[in-house]
Amino acid sequence: MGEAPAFVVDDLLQNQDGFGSKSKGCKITTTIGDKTYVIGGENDESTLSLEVQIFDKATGNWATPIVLGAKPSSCKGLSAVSLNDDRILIVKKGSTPDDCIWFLEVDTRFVREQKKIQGTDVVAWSKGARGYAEKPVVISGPSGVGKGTLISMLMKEFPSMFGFSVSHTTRAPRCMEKDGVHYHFTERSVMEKELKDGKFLEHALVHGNLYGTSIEAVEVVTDTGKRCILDIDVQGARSVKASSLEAIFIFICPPSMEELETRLRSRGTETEEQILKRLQNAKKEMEQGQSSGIFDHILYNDNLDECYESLKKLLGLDGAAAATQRSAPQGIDLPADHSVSKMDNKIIINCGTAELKKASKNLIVLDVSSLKGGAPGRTRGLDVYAIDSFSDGLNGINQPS
Ligand SMILES: Nc1ncnc2c1ncn2[C@@H]1O[C@H](COP(=O)(O)OP(=O)(O)OP(=O)(O)O)[C@@H](O)[C@H]1O
Ligand SMILES: Nc1nc2c(ncn2[C@@H]2O[C@H](COP(=O)(O)O)[C@@H](O)[C@H]2O)c(=O)[nH]1
Repeated sequence: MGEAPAFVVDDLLQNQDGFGSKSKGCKITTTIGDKTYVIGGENDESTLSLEVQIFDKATGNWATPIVLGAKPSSCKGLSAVSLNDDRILIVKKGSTPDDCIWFLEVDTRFVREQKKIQGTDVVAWSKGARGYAEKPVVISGPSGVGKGTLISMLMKEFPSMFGFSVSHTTRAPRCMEKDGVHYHFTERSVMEKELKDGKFLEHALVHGNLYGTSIEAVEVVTDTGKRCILDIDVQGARSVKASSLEAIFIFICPPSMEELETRLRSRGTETEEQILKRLQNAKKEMEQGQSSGIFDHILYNDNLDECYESLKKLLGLDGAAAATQRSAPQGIDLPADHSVSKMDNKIIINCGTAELKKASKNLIVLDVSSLKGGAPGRTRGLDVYAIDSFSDGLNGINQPS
């Protein structure tokens, strides 16, 4: 049980607005059921990130929950609106366009699962992002089959379309490999701590080393508007399949085990012992890849160019669409001074200054009816448009301009 913060609960509960929220400086409270969530820093921007405490009206106790996900940095002020009683939408005042909308999940599926695992109160942060992302592509297959070669070809031909999810690994770098480009090379103890902190989407022990995809590795690619490619083993693919990340799963097979061995040996990056271990593991991976039901597509990498053409075809890259340039989704430009209200699935941000009130399009509407994803990654699918409350009236809220 934690101590009551200086921001006294009675005061909070008496002064809540119609959305169950009340703010004071950089702190805001939102009540859902019996629980009041106190979110924010002590004073303005003096703290590094927004903290969370929970007051349970039924027991009269304060709790400091386990907070998962990257936390939003502190800010000048906050607004909050509860959505579906399972998450709280937070609008940060005076923040940059890519950092102003956050979600604190308090009872989503992910949070409920984590509460069971941790046996205590858990909440999870997820940053809001405009628009949708194309499904990430998970590519698996035995070591030496040519995954990396195919991915390099794709990234070279379509640099603005694809981005690589840079995994973490505890294995030593090969001579041409660069930290942060091919992998984030890391100490086992450091990676184990980060795993415990919930920073990874998936991880597995592969050929004797730890490998893992951090949540950030996928989200930073998607934030740029690119489609994320993951090169991970079958165990990792299984974990991603069970996660909230909707992806396309592709398994690459060699033409034969003999050819696989030839490729691994001719690559010349592994010791004899490692080659034997990788070949041994390849048998298991081939079985699982072909019969586990994880994979949407199986490709045979016999002739490299033919396999690459098949890969492009199944990713829809064999026609005019392939030429489409992607651009990063825009952020949301909010004035520092605003108030927030809610109407059905729409959050109305009233750009409150007298000057802005006079300007056209003085209301910003966040449509939250089609949100996707969420903790431990971003919450995507925010639709944002501006309307003029004077000429469009509230009817304009239902008609994006
Ligand atoms: N179709 C092919 N025919 C012949 N050689 C190939 C073919 N595809 C890839 N190779 C070669 O096989 C070797 C292994 O390929 P690559 O490194 O891409 O495998 P990988 O699946 O990424 O392996 P790992 O999982 O160990 O990272 C490389 O030397 C590559 O040039
Ligand atoms: N489960 C995960 N597997 C991963 C990840 N990154 C790479 N891998 C797989 O490991 C083997 C070996 O890779 P190598 O670079 O040492 O040859 C290969 O099958 C990769 O697909 C990861 O983040 N998670």
